[in-house]
Amino acid sequence: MSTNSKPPRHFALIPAAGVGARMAAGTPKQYLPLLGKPMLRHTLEAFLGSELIAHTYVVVSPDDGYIDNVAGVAGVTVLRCGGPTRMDSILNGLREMRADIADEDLVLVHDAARPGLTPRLIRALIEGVGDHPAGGLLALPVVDTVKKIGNGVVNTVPRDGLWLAQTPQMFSYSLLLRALSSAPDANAITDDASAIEALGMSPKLIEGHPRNMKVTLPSDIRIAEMYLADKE
Ligand SMILES: Nc1ccn([C@@H]2O[C@H](COP(=O)(O)OP(=O)(O)OP(=O)(O)O)[C@@H](O)[C@H]2O)c(=O)n1
Ligand SMILES: C[C@](O)(CO)[C@H](O)COP(=O)(O)O
Repeated sequence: MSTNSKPPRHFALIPAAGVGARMAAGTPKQYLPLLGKPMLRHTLEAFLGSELIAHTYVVVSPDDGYIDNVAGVAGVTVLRCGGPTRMDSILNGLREMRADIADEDLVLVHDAARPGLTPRLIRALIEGVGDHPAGGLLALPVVDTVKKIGNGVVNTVPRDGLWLAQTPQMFSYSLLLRALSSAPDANAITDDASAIEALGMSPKLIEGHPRNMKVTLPSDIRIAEMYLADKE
């Protein structure tokens, strides 16, 4: 809840300081071309195309040699404070944003590696979460049968109520900073919502879309391009 008469603003924070080890492309995957345009550029354009987003911050590694050819546009600030893990990069970015953002403003953390995001999905998250104090995230319900692996199948995991987390994951600036700063082992958590849950809070799940997939493996490239060619 805003502490003043103005409604909270919405900011995007894009962690883009990974190396893309699973992609094994030689170039950090966020800079690989999709339909002739760097992956990160597609991601940035989703936020630049949303009138709900006040400003976008992108976190890159201090020695990133690619970003200047991708992000030099109004509405985007590059933060060269990437860390050894995704969580470190996000926490470093939040600390760099401190001077520009109010505690009650909302931060949408979104993977650079999810280029299929659209302004419609951004609006769905913002409107779906509303002023829920624990924030929320885009996600998709599991539609396949889930197996736990050991030496072969250990058991079938009941899939009712199982969802696959996507991003953006949206929380108030103060809550997200507190949650990540106090996470017992920030590097053991793989998404921001986990840190909020560790505080005993329950973020909302808002249905996303398969096009908002995370580009992780080489086989993901063509699928991502198919979705990008299919403008919503
Ligand atoms: N130290 C890190 C690690 C990851 N990321 C970002 O977090 C997002 C999701 O991470 P992931 O898909 O795992 O990317 P990578 O870590 O680059 O991939 P890999 O695990 O295969 O190396 C990506 O946009 C990535 O750039 C980051 O900002 N800082
Ligand atoms: C944050 C995330 O995209 C939610 O599914 C996912 O946890 C990122 O995992 P990664 O191993 O850092 O790609």
